[in-house]
Amino acid sequence: MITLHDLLPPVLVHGALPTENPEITSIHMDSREVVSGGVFFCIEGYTVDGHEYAEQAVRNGACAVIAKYPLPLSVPVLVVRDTQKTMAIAASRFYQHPTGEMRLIGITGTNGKTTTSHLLEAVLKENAVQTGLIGTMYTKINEEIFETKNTTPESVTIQKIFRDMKDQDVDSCIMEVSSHALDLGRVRGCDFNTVVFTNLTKDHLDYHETMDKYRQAKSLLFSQLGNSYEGEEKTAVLNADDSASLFFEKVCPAPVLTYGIDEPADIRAENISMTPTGTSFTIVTPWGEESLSLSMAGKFSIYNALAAATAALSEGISLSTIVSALGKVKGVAGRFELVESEEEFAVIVDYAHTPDSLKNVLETAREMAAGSVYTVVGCGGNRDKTKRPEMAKIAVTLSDMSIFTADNPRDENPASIIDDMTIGLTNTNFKVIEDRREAIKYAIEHAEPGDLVLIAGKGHETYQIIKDEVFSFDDRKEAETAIKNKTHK
Ligand SMILES: CC(=O)N[C@H]1[C@@H](OP(=O)(O)OP(=O)(O)OC[C@H]2O[C@@H](n3ccc(=O)[nH]c3=O)[C@H](O)[C@@H]2O)O[C@H](CO)[C@@H](O)[C@@H]1O[C@H](C)C(=O)N[C@@H](C)C(=O)N[C@H](CCC(=O)O)C(=O)O
Ligand SMILES: Nc1ncnc2c1ncn2[C@@H]1O[C@H](COP(=O)(O)OP(=O)(O)OP(=O)(O)O)[C@@H](O)[C@H]1O
Repeated sequence: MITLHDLLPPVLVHGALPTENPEITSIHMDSREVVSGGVFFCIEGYTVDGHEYAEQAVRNGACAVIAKYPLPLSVPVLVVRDTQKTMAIAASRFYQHPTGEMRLIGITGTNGKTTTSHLLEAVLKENAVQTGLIGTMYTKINEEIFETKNTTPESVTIQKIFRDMKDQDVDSCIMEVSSHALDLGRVRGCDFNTVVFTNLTKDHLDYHETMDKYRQAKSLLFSQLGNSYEGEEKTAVLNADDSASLFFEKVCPAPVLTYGIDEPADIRAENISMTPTGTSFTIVTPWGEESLSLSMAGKFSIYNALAAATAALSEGISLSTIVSALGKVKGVAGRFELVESEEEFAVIVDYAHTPDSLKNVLETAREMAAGSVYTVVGCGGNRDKTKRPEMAKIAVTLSDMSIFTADNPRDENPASIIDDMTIGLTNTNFKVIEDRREAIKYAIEHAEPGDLVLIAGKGHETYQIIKDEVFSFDDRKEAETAIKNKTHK
């Protein structure tokens, strides 16, 4: 049982606490979901201001409201400086600080979060650890999967998920932590044990505006590692080959373990050999070394494996268990996923939707293909526009033929998104086919033995967002149909 007075540290509340001290039955940030006995937090959003819905929340049964300024309501109003960040602390208190009862591993970075999370999950499971996962693809409690709206959901949602995980005996939760979540304070109140950084490259500048601010947001995961309970082991896992790590190390009060290939690092990959279908290397650590074979191609897969291995080592797992588990992973859905076919050309579906990830994936695709590389790619609407020409330039430089198409255009016209991509492009090895189904069909129809078709951008997603509507669309199924209907000359 928790009461209003217990929900917030008094130091966060402006003025004296109200004399009323009702029992709290739930906490909410959406007035439409408030039920009797709930507390409503007014959040100033990007579309509307939650303060305008406080009356509705009270009509629905809110017993108190947390706001940035006094409101004339019939229930107590507690005024705080930042409602969203305060809500995260209140959510942790309401659910009785579940992350204090489990191991919490946070993974941040522009690319590789989902892949690294799944690799780490496989290692923990190999060691008989009961795991939970929160990320872009889904939330997973042991083997059960739930859909969530954001990569890192709002604090009221994640704290409830943590409590559910604890109730289902989860020992360790692996959570992808987006820069938006860090900036908006969604993960305040989370007691991280290990935090991992993959890499920092250009993305999300529609939100963060500059790379400095983007990096600053990411750094919050590392500075937050200081909010620990005494005696608990905490570690930051940093990529020695990415210069942003130096910045994170400076702000991180906990010990650091580094991994890398090019620069000196605590955990290193040496004797690397790469084939079109996988990689093998020696993993060298302060606790010994072992050979590791991965069924995942590309240098970026080695980085993800090193990040997962280093996090697992910091969680106390032995190197032999790590190597055995990673060796068994066949891949992650929509991440360099080969579409099954009897054809003599390869079709790969990949989630690459940033310039850096597209470059990495195309470099790997080039190594795999004996013949030409076809790339089907678009850029999302209502999102970072600065990456559009960069993505197109990378596609035409590293592919023999690029087909520019729609990728979740949202409110924008696909044709003008493609115009932004192709502006100033002097290469002529591209075609514009707005309809994504037709674009996939075109690439597969033209592919010959030895060629490779890369369908980039959507990976595991099974939808296309056009205006406000979400249509069912799965690159993998579209590719299978196009392969079936291909005319052989
Ligand atoms: C920029 C951003 O983070 N937006 C999030 C935000 O939406 P918003 O600011 O537009 O909210 P709003 O509609 O203005 O509402 C403000 C407040 O009024 C409340 N309200 C609203 C209407 C009403 O009738 N009653 C009411 O109480 C809302 O519940 C909310 O508390 O609050 C919503 C509710 O929690 C989030 O779902 C939404 O994420 C949107 C979907 C989003 O796209 N976010 C992206 C930018 C994001 O967070 N991405 C990252 C990383 C992704 C990646 O790495 O690729 C992520 O972690 O997902
Ligand atoms: N370590 C890496 N470095 C660069 N690119 C990578 C790396 N790992 C994966 N990629 C590429 O980025 C794509 C997205 O990978 P993944 O889903 O693991 O990243 P993410 O950080 O979870 O992405 P998002 O934040 O958009 O959900 C992959 O499909 C692949 O093309």
